[in-house]
Amino acid sequence: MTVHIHPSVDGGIKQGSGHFAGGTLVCKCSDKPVKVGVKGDVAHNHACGCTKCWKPSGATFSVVAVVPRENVTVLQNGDKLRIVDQAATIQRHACTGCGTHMFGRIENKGHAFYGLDFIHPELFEESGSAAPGFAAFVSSVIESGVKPSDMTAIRSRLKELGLEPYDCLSPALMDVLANHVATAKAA
Ligand SMILES: N[C@@H](CCC(=O)N[C@@H](CSCO)C(=O)NCC(=O)O)C(=O)O
Ligand SMILES: [Zn+2]
Ligand SMILES: [Zn+2]
Repeated sequence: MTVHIHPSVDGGIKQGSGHFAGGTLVCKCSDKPVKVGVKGDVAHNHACGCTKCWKPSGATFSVVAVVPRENVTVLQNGDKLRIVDQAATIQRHACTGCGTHMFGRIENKGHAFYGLDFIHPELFEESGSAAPGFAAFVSSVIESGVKPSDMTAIRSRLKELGLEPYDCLSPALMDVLANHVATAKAA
């Protein structure tokens, strides 16, 4: 079976330049595309198998990373953006023309990841942003219709690409979440 993860990684992971200064995210609309400016490089870039993150057509995983929210600015055609789910932890601002998620923002100030916006680096006009380093919510692809019997091949392919598969976030990020809870309890 041919395993397709995401078009930006299926041919192998392209490493970042290490000095990406930022760029412009552009949606898929041919007319009046939404443009979002991002200052600086992305962090914690990963493949995500969850049902909520935006995936390009045909992809099994999304590729999603974080940037400081103050580094994100809507540049053009922001009137086309709508929040997909107001109740979600990550409020994803999507283009109503093409469905592309342009950035996801956490508004809950008590959340461990408050201050970070989620973006899809493949939408950058520019190349060189930091490459994905792991795969998160891998088992969740079953919720999108992947057969459980395909999971061994999917996990093998992720490992072959150097994207260690986890069924939640990476250990480093899970530690951040757990420490946030512990700190809140101690306060
Ligand atoms: N099985 C669920 C998991 C959804 C989920 O918890 N997604 C994570 C990761 S998104 C980026 O890594 C999350 O933090 N979600 C919060 C939110 O989406 O608001 C599913 O697949 O739907
Ligand atoms: Zn669009
Ligand atoms: Zn996700």
